Amino acid sequence: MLAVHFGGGNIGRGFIGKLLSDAGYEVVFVDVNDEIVDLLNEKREYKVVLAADQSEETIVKNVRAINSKTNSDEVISAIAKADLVTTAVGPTVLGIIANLIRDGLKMRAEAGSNPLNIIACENMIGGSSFLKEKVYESLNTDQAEKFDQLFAFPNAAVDRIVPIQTNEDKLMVLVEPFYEWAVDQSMMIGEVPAIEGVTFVDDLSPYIERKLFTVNTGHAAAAYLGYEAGLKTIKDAMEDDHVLEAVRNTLQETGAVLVEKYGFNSEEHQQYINKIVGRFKNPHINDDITRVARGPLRKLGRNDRLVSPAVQYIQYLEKNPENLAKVIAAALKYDVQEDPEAVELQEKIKANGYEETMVQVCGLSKDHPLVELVLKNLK
Ligand SMILES: NC(=O)c1ccc[n+]([C@@H]2O[C@H](COP(=O)([O-])OP(=O)(O)OC[C@H]3O[C@@H](n4cnc5c(N)ncnc54)[C@H](O)[C@@H]3O)[C@@H](O)[C@H]2O)c1
Ligand SMILES: O=P(O)(O)OC[C@@H](O)[C@@H](O)[C@H](O)[C@H](O)CO
Repeated sequence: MLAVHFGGGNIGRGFIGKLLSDAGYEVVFVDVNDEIVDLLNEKREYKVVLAADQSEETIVKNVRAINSKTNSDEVISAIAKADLVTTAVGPTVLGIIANLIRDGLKMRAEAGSNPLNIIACENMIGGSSFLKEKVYESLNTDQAEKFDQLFAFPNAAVDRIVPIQTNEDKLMVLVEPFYEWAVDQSMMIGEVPAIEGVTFVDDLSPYIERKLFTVNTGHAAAAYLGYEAGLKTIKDAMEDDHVLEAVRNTLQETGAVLVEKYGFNSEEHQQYINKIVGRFKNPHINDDITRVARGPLRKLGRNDRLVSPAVQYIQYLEKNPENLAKVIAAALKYDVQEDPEAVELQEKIKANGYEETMVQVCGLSKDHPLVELVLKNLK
């Protein structure tokens, strides 16, 4: 069995690649990072180490890599032969890899190969559906119909904290012990593959929203408020009483939306929150605030972890999400020169002010109550 995985980075090697290799797949990583591609082809294996009191080390075998900058033909043929295609490249890169995936699928369709699932494992709602849109953009109606018969893009939610790696062994990945990978099986084609550690569900919405609006909202709150407080890591942020309390308060707001919308049991949801706060405190993980806060334009988007739950809080609870508004205000002030989205955000604010920037970046109308609520925190 062959799995082609786009993105041999932290989550690609530390989570998706590991689970696929453990399930018996040969994993071919497609990446643009010369060093990682060359090392994977030289070693054909890498270490995954658990960040825990009793650190456990496993070797992921049966892996290789293709550099898509120089060997796009090889990527296309690999997709044509694959049993599964997955991605973990970041939402903004999905549009860039779409044409390569399209060409691989075209070759596969011409050869009359088996159906194929393509799963985007990114932190976004509807990641695979978005990738599908990008893949289909340049197809004519006949090609699109043929693709519909042969290929599916099931949405997924992935959860495992994998910080930026600073190990001497460049392929090794230090990961937290916890993981969750849920895939929408109602969107799949062909046989559902047996991959230990993957939960196949009939409706992904509760899973992805619970994950994004708890793990990622909480993480973003710790990162943006931690940055505002001059802190360096998520662990530092969790050790700051003021930030910790704000993270917990923010998760009470997203929790209220999730309980109301999906009927989760409130006590169980509180336990889920507590577990996540415990994960943020993991003393064996050194996770820089700049990684968790990266890409503020994306994170401030209408359907992402801050604005979406805030809008839904107003809709479902008919109250003001005071804590989410504080985090959105802190995100709007995130100003890190090494982060191109932060630079662009600050340029927009300088040119157009906070209100207009919120309209453009957060997709809110000027008279949306959230705009005024956030502005109150920016005075
Ligand atoms: N790290 C985590 O804790 C975590 C957890 C869950 C989900 N995610 C999601 O997984 C995705 C990847 O995150 P990450 O932390 O692994 O990032 P990362 O930067 O470590 O990995 C991304 C990889 O994609 C590669 N890449 C970039 N452009 C490419 C292209 N055009 N073609 C092929 N490869 C390309 C990069 O070289 C890199 O190796 C993101 O959507 C993120 O939100 C991350
Ligand atoms: O990857 P991002 O930039 O969408 O979000 C940063 C972190 O919150 C994220 O990577 C988490 O570590 C991860 O989602 C945990 O499952």
